[in-house]
Amino acid sequence: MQIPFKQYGSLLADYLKPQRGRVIGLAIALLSSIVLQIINPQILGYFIDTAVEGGSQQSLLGAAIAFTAIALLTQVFSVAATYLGETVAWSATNALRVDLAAHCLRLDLSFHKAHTPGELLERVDGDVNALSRFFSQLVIHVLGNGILLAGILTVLCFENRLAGLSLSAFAVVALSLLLGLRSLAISPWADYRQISAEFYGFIGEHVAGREDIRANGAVHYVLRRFYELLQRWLPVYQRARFASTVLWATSVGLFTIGNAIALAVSAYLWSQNAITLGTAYLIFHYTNLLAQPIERIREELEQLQQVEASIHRVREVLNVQSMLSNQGHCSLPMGALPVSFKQIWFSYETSKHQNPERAKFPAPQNWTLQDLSFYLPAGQVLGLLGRTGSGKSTIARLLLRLYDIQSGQIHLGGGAIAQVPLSELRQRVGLVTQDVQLFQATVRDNLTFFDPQIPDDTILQTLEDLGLAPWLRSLPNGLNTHLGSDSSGLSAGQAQLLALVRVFLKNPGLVILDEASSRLDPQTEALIEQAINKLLKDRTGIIIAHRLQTVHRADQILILEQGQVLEYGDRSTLANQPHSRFAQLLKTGIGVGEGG
Ligand SMILES: Nc1ncnc2c1ncn2[C@@H]1O[C@H](COP(=O)(O)OP(=O)(O)OP(=O)(O)O)[C@@H](O)[C@H]1O
Repeated sequence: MQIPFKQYGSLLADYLKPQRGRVIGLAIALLSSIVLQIINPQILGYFIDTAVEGGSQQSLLGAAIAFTAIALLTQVFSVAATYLGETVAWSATNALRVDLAAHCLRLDLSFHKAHTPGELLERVDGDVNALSRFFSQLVIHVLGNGILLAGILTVLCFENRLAGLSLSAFAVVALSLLLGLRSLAISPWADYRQISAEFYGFIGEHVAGREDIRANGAVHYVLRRFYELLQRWLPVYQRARFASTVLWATSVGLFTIGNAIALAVSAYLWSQNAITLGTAYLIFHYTNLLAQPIERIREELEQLQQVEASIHRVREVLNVQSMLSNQGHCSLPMGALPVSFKQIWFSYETSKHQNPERAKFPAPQNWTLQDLSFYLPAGQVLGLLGRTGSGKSTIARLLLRLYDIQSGQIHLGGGAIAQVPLSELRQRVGLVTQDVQLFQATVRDNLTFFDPQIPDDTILQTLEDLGLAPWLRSLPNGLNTHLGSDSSGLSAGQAQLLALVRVFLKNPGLVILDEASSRLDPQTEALIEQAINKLLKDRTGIIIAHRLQTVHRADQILILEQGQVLEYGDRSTLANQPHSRFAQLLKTGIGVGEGG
């Protein structure tokens, strides 16, 4: 996988530009510490030569003080570089993480269907984490260590040409060998990251479904798959570590050879009286110092391989475009919104046909809604009935534009739904599903969806209007009651109540209620009934009914079967037609989901 150079540049520019000052500070701190690392051995060399020649104590003391001061200053610059590097890395990765999370949230549901939550977690967190070094250090370290390497070799050439040339040759050979071997570790580490993504995907998916797993006795099956994954993971990790160890051992071996060359050259030159003892020390010291930039350059370039894979995956996600266009600029009228479905064809599956026009049309058996039409005037209520899987919830998803249709026209408030900006649409259409999503937060935040603009008075008034004030008083800390991860003891009915208040606070023009099929206690059920009546007043409503008694408030009835209209009409007219399906359902009193 080769990423064009431009992509690295644009990523760095996007995320480092806002912290220009810090990046410049980081570069200064790193370069200063490099220069000081080259200067300090010179002082030590001078100290040795002065001591051997029996120089004055004052010179020796001066050299010792200068050496200590420079060593201290080097540490100060190192600390500053580490601090700035970490700050730059965290700020840049956090900004990227936010962008990535916001992008994923904007994508349509088909994207989320294709990627497990754990996999997305690994993208948004794992891959972005891997990029932190890239932002803070990679470029500066490669450049900085390149300069350090060139500096050391230049100083060595000045000290003694033979030593300089032989160690330059050594540096070239060592660097090429280490860079050549670098590819050894690339593929094992790519395998490692792949299996780690799979592992977190597996964990995320199964933690979310833990209740079902336990209830259905699938714990052993899940644990077996868990162990299987771990069993696959270990050898992959061992291979990757082994490759890295081979690289490490090679570099240790190489630097031992480097030291041997330095010692041999120094010994030879000293025996020829060509250098002083101080210079011999300098050659040895600089050779040792060579190890650091060579190692760092190798490490950074190895890191670049992992970074490359992470950038590639992050880009892949960022390049996914939502299938839902959000170009519309038409506003919805205030008040209750009329709804019209005209010859709607919809499928969750889009075929992989090469021709984009034909790709829109899946195989006939895959249509979820087929040629569906109905018109619901503003302020009226539609009761939606049908067997499980007949397409009722799909209608709700289409009205919120979680998916787009393949053919037909959906109008809301008199205009095409696709022309309404998504944020406005989702503000004006309220949906209460059976599966109420609650957050680990206070009741207030759960009701307002963390919108601090909604004052407590409005919330309390809404609860009062809906007849829920006594319910609120029954909570230990009222609006400040904290709900835990498992909704902290809220019953299904109470969760439904919360969801109704949430929708009420949005003041939508269309309310869609996916009725809870679970049995509620009579008291909660009465509260919910009362809340629903208030919620539907002066609003258009669609009730996905699982029990026949709930459709008594509907003006129209639509019975779906396999995505097609089985029966549609005015509720009282249908109820009075003895042969209508609705009248038969009323007569037998069989639940909609069971009877059909
Ligand atoms: N995200 C999805 N991807 C693919 N197919 C889906 C998806 N959601 C639903 N379906 C399929 O579409 C069909 C209609 O589903 P839908 O949820 O609309 O039914 P429903 O009438 O609301 O059922 P229920 O009463 O059980 O909620 C079903 O066959 C279902 O398997």
